[in-house]
Amino acid sequence: MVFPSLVLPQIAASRSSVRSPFALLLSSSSSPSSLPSPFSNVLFPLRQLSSLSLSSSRPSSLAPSPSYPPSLFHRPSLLPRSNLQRCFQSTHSAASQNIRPSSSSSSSENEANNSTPRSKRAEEPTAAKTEPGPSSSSSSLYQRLAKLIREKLQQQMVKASASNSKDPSNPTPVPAFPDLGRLISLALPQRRTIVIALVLLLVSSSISLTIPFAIGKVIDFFTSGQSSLFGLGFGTVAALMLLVFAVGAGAKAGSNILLELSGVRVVQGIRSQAYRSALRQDVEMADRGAGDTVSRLSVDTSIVGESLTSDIGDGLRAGVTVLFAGTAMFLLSSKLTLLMLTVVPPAAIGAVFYGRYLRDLTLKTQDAVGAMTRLAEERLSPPAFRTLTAFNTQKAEARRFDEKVGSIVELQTKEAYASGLFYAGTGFVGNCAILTLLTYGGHLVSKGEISVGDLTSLLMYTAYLGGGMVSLTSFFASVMKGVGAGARVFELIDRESNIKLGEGERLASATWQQGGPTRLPIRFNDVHFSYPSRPNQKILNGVSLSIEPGQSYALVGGSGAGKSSVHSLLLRYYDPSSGSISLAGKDLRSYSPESIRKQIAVVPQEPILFDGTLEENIKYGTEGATREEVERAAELAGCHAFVKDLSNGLDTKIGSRQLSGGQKQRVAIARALVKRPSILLLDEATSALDSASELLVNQAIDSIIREGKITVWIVAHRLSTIKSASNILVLDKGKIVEKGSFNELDRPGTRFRSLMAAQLDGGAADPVEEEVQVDVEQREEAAAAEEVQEKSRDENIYTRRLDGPTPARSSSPYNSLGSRREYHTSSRNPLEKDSEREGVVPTEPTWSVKQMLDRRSSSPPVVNRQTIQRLENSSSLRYLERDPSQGYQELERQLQDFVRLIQVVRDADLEILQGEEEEILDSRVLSKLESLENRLCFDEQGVEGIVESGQGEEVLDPQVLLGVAESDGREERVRRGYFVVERVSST
Ligand SMILES: Nc1ncnc2c1ncn2[C@@H]1O[C@H](COP(=O)(O)OP(=O)(O)OP(=O)(O)O)[C@@H](O)[C@H]1O
Repeated sequence: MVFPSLVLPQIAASRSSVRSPFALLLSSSSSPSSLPSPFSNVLFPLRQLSSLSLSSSRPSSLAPSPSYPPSLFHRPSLLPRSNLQRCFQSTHSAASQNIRPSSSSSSSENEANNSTPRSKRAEEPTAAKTEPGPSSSSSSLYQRLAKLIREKLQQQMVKASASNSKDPSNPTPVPAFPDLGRLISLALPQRRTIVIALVLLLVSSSISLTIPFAIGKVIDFFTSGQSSLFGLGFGTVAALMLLVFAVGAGAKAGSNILLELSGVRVVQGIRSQAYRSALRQDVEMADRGAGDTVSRLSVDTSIVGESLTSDIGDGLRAGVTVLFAGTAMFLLSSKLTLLMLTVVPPAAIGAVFYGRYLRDLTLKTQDAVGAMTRLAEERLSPPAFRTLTAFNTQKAEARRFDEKVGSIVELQTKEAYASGLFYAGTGFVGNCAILTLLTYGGHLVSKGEISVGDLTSLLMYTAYLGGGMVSLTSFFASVMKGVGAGARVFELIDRESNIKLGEGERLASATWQQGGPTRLPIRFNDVHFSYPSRPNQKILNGVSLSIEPGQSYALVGGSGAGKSSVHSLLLRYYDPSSGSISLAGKDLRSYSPESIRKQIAVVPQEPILFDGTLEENIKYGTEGATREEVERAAELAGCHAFVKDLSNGLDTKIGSRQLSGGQKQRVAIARALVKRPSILLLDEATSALDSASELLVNQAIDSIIREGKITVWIVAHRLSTIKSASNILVLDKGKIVEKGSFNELDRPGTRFRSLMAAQLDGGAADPVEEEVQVDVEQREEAAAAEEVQEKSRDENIYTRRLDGPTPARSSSPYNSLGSRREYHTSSRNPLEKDSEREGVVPTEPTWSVKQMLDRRSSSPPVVNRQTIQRLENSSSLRYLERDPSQGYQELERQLQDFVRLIQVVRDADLEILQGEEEEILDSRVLSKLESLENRLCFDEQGVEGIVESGQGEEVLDPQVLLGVAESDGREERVRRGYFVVERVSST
């Protein structure tokens, strides 16, 4: 049976009737292969009903079944949309918290947290609306359906809320089942547009519903040989019909456009409300992962928006169609209408079983597609992709992916068979019914009880009715989806943060313009803390400490000891479980979180950069900073070394992954410095930096510390960073177990020393405390014995180093028991002669650069040969002494750095400073040359006496590298153990 194509756009078209290729792909398995039959449209709603009404713990059954019968009338948009959403949602959900936010999952899992009484309360008003009315059997059917759906939702909510309540770590407030009033209120800002759209929709629907009637009359006009139609000539009637159709098309276009636009605006409004709410939340929510929130912001908001606009339009259109078409059918021929309805029950039974089977298959397919997408997402993420490339696991990964794809194909094959058979069956039954209808209808026509035109109209209205019922079913499912998604969105919008922004007293702040940062003493008073997500794991177990303003502190402890957590508490990311933290004498909780955070700058372990320019990233959170301030902060943080290589300098666009770890850390440090905070928290801020950059950054930190204005609180593992702090706090087993200066703690038996030993040994496990405490005397004896051995070994090493390649040796400055090996230079050591002990610098070159580089020939070259040659021709390392507090490995590292610096100096043809003793004493001054423009900083450092290179003068005077120390009021020159380079005359 072929219907005039004129009918199609009027019925099948809808706002989203264009199927994207992806949508087609997704729904391809459910595309029927049987011939179109209008009859199947009549059956289809029943099939949907069956799939909906059959109870299942999987609420996705609420979504329209993805397999639509082949029909002239079916609305293709429904299928792909729902499938797409479900695929997307299942991916999202699984990626986040194993919540399945699929259409129905939004109703299920969101409501996952719902409490029964609230659900029931919410149910009442809606249930009243959906109570079957006595007048309309079809509406009663759908009302029952809606009720069933609602009951399913409630069951899911109760079930999920019960399971949720077992999880004490999830303190998310239980979302309310939103009342429809609140849901509708979201569309209120767009009410004018929506009302106009609905009026236009009614106009277009009414026009389209007159088409079968008009076509019937036209057929009668031609078959009966009448001379006029409705008292008018055919030409006039045709012209009028054309006009009416044009009006209908215009109204339809208008309603579609307006509904679409209002939908977009409603979604935008909800999204922005929900996003604002998400930003107001505490860190605890972010700890649970962004997946669920993102899913609410993206999927759920669009479902809600769609339900409130397009779906309501579709529902209205479908309701009018069913009512009008049903009435018209009975008016045209009640006998034929009843005959059509006799075929419905057997087909409905088949539909019930098919619907149930298909629903299960669809859910499994969704899961499988979700799993496949998750795998692809995970493996193709940049860090994962690098790992798989590095490990050459492409083939294994491809096989893993194929397995996932295979399981989808398996399910879709079953679905293909099932739908093929089902549609063949329903098509056959439908065609038989049509044959019967035509036979009986023809009989009635021959008897003159009904005209050919009326029979045609009746068949067309039948199709309309089928299409309308499909849409109505989808409409109710969509509304329920919208209600479920609404619950999730409202839950996000209504969520109250445990640490509320804007609540509390403002922490008074003196600005820097007024002479410096606010002085804010910090006190931790018996602070106990567990993360809300792991309440049974004690992180802090009675921490008491005092942080004085303007002082510097290093918080050290083993990995996972809770150092970062201490900073998190100070930033009020969380509140202590018990005890208190006070700032400037008042409980932290009495201040508004923003005002506390305004005073604190933090450099986290893993700095995050945002899409934007470097300057924007540095100014992030300090938008008022001037370009000069940004440049100064960048310089202090050592950013210049890499910024100068970028084509647009600070204006270069960077993404979150376009800088190296060390560069990111420097930008984060600059970001903290530009904020001009009262308290600077550095959490492993230099861990990703190379030694030269680390020196540079440490120097910046040192100068901040020396200024004594900002409180600097460092969390670090590296000794070099820890040493810059004047106070060290050792955190162990949730408590501060030691505090003091470096010199006070750097003694045998301290936890501090054992921690440093472990780290200098290259990450070996911390020696247990007991081990450290046990028999110190015995251990010191062992250490002394080892020291003697070490000394003689070192002497040999020194000798050998000067003559040839380096022998293998232990780089650890600690003995096996964790005590420091104290290195004492021997008289046999050519680097230390008796005269040197008295502060006299040796006059003979002792170690050439070439020797040193050759010695490390197995390492990647640090300078190119040409440079070495140049360097070698002009200089030799004259004297080298290790820093007693550091091991030989450190010495070698410094040496390497130094060579690199010299190279830079040479390559850049920089002017080499002779400088004041105090400045040049520290080899870190030299390291500046690497990153600073020629002469850039020298004036600011107050360095004088620049000596031009290449003029046969000493590059660095060995004398300059002596330190000046005060001893008994006398000024003494002491050797500080840095490098001396003597310029060998090149002239
Ligand atoms: N957001 C969180 N939720 C739950 N537990 C956490 C969270 N962050 C950290 N933890 C746990 O708290 C403990 C302390 O972590 P923290 O990051 O404070 O340690 P740390 O001393 O800074 O370690 P590291 O030196 O390795 O950075 C660890 O056991 C960690 O697993």
